[in-house]
Amino acid sequence: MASLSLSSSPTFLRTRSTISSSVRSLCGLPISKLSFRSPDRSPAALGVGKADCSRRFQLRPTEAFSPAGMAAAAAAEKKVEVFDTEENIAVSLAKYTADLSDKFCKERGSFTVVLSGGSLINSLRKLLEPPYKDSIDWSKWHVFWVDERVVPKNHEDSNYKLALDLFLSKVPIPPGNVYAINDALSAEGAADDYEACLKRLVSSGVIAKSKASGFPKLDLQLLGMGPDGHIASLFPGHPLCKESKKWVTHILDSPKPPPQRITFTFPVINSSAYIALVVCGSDKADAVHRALGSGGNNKEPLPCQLASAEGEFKWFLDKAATSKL
Ligand SMILES: O=C1O[C@H](COP(=O)(O)O)[C@@H](O)[C@H](O)[C@H]1O
Repeated sequence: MASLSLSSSPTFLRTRSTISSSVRSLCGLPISKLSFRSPDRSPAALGVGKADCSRRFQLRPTEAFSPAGMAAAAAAEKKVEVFDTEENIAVSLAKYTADLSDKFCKERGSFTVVLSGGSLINSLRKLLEPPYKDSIDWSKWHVFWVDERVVPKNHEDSNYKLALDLFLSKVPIPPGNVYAINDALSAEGAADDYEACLKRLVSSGVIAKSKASGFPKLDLQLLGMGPDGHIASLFPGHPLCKESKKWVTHILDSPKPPPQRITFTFPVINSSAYIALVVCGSDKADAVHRALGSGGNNKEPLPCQLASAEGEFKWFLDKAATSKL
């Protein structure tokens, strides 16, 4: 098995994949020198829980949440895994999530999981099947949203409703451990209320606190990415990408409808222990090319490029999403 670790570029992994023969290089390296690993890798093999932070960029606190600082940190410690199909992603994502659930339930007595909306939720479906459905300690899960549309909880646009219908209603997570927004409030009020909720849970020890940043350190954030490279409700070029103090903020002019949303800020996203960024489909190939290939030269980093994790940040890509690499 060829293997390569990079300090300032993503580590590329490939699983039963046939990356297009037209791909000559990824992050400037010949494809033959990239890391190829078997599809079914254990946390131990992944180094889960043993993140090598020494290879991360060291930034002074004032630099850490500037866009340049975030881009540098975000480039520092990335893994990229390419799968033939979204079905294979769903299988791998279930194992990745279940392994981290075991680890954090043992270590901390709880597992704090952040969901996004959109296509990510459907990619969690294998967690509802054996062996995971009966082996995961769902009673220790605490579920949050990285972003939410400010609509009633039973509205078709609600990220909560999507997760409830496809996932949460099918597993025995205690209802009190599912932290939906207060949909009776304005966008600003809902963001403040959600931030207050996170603060209470940090004080009570349910959510860990990052020693490095002082922001909450969620155990696993399961994120998606839009075709424009947005993650959460942090859109390219939007001033909210520069928010450095708030934990949760609101947006009234989201370029993707509905316009009113709340979102975690980058300091909260980037303080998490693990991030899985799941990206499928050819409509996302341009943003992937820009984030991971040569398409980003001399361009402002996309929100997906500003994201990082304190432990491990891993891209789960299907072949279609890498078609422009
Ligand atoms: O609006 C949103 O879009 C993104 C991406 O969604 P996808 O369907 O293209 O995967 C999602 O991650 C975010 O949570 C959501 O509010």
